[in-house]
Amino acid sequence: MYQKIFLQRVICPLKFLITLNTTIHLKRTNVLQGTATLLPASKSINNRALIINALAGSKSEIQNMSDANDVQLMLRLVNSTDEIIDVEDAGTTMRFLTAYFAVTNQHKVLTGTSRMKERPIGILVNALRSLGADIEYMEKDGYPPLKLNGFSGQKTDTIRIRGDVSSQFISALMMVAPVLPNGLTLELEGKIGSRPYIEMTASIMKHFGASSEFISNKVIVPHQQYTPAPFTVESDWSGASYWFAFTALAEKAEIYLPKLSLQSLQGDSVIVKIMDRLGVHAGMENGLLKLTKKESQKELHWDFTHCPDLGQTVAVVCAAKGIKGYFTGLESLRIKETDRIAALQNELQKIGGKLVEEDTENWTLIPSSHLPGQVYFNTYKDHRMAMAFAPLATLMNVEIERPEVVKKSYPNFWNDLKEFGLV
Ligand SMILES: O=C(O)C1=C[C@@H](OP(=O)(O)O)[C@@H](O)[C@H](O)C1
Ligand SMILES: C=C(OP(=O)(O)O)C(=O)O
Repeated sequence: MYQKIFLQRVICPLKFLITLNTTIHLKRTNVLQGTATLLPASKSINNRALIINALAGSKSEIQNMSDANDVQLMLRLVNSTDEIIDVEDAGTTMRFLTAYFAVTNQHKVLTGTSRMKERPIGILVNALRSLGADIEYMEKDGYPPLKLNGFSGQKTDTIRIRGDVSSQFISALMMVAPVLPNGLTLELEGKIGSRPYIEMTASIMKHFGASSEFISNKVIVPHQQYTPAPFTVESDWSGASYWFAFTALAEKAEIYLPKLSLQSLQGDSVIVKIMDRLGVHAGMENGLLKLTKKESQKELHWDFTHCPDLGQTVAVVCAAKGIKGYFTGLESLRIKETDRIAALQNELQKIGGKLVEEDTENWTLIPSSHLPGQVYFNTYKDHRMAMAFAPLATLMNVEIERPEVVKKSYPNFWNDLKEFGLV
């Protein structure tokens, strides 16, 4: 299957490895029944567990590890003795490893893809510098690649940090805080985005014996020892969101998802509430999450501040289902794997939908009034563009550019689709 979809690596006489781009065709299928057996574990949870495990002496057994590239990178890089650390396009891996290597006094160069070099990291670097890390920008100030030249001892125990650019900076600092001799208090300034990810960090730290307090705008982490503990990673709710979208758009659906809990550490489990309004009923049955269809609303008002990774999934469902959307909290989408606002605007237009930026904080989603029979979607090197537009194959013939992008978080996405007859 993998062979068929991804145009393959060809070794040319000069021994260069060339990867050719290709597309995947999805067969229009409007009745879906089956189980997405290959839904991976959460990359967010997994990457936190790997960093904390490394800080606790790498003695814990982590069960149900994700096969996502972002996690496989973290697994390989966290204990790497190489000087050059290439995180590719993995944001959490970049931000968490920067704090980890800086505070553990490791001399490293951290780099990534061309897009990674456009994703800001200055707020984290400033915080680490004020803590005592020597960090240089190798190309552009505020962005990777970074050169880490060691840690000269803790200089402060309180840092003021903006909360509205990326919560990953806050999580990165929280996880290293227990090993700092004086612990660390973070005073969060301005709006706090992606808050459930900060809470997830605190909760996984707690699992490994490190307490913290998150009161109003302060995160307080005392100096303490992490203790090794077995840990099991739950399935990925962000990945599950695409199955909710398939259900919402199909004519008939009965889809089962494994290893998900409705009481999850993952903020993206809020997809249950959102999709309840867009026509999906979700309930547990024999340990699996079962998705079936129900009536949907005509409009959706939603604030994505705390679940930015669901923005694309929901926008596509609304556009295709004739549901008008009034959205806030999409600002951070501009600095993710691609500018997701621009990417959505381009691709939604192909099915007759529009994402209108009313002002800096408000977006209106104008749904399509007439869906085309066949569409080719571009993916902008963004796994979520590929996965968010795939559910349209319930309504039209879909072709998706560079399907291999899904490997970042859900490498077997197309294999799971095959089980439903879509590939
Ligand atoms: O901490 C995490 O695991 C993540 C936090 C979010 O990023 P921001 O905090 O930058 O919004 C989210 O978009 C990303 O996919 C994973
Ligand atoms: C934004 C994402 O990832 P990251 O920031 O970790 O690259 C994502 O998975 O949607």
